[in-house]
Amino acid sequence: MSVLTDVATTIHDLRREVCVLHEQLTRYQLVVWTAGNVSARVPGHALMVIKPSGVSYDDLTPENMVVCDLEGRVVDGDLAPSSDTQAQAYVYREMPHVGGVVHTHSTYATAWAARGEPVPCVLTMCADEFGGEIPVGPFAVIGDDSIGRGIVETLRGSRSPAVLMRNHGVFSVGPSARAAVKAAVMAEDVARTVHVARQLGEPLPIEPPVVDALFDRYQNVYGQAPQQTHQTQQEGTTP
Ligand SMILES: O=C(CO)[C@@H](O)[C@@H](O)COP(=O)(O)O
Repeated sequence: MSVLTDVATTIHDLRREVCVLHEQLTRYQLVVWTAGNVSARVPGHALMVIKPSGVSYDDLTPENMVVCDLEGRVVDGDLAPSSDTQAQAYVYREMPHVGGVVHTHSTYATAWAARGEPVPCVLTMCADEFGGEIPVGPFAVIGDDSIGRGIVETLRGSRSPAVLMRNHGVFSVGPSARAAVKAAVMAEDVARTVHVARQLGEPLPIEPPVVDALFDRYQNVYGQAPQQTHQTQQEGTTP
């Protein structure tokens, strides 16, 4: 298979994957109207596949996904790419292990972002998926790579695959677009549960060594196969 045929096949498959993954954002009620997006890196190429801006999730198709280079320029597609293309392209440029990025304004996680408060690690599921608190990134205005810079600066110092961008919403990453969607789903669930707990009293912390053990088990033992995750990819370690 020629390189051109190979990348064409990869892009065809990613168009379908990215399109279908948007159904998870509505399924788990992480978005309203068109206020969220999913992208995937084209492995081995300075390219990404991302949702078209402002298009209803019901109208998304593999064919209307937009292919951009990692400067955010459209390479293939008839529609304008997501508003977050620059931000996500920056993440792909600066974090080579990231294969997928998701953005939502999911209610509970965004409420923590509005307060600029990280979600504390007081649940085993938070330790499992985030390896500690869900951190807050700086306030940044959409349109250039400011948001991307804030995402990278924050995630580089954390095991978390999700960041709460202050006054804005959730950005999550993963070795694949599906993993990034999972992180967004889990971030909202943890944010909601901790919010509820705090209405009834002060949640109890989990000791750091226990957080480490829970994170290691979940990332390397849970499920059916060792997982390449945001953390293991950052460390270049393999389970
Ligand atoms: O957060 C924002 C705007 O503040 C955008 O990411 C959101 O509305 C989704 O925009 P797109 O439809 O992906 O361009």
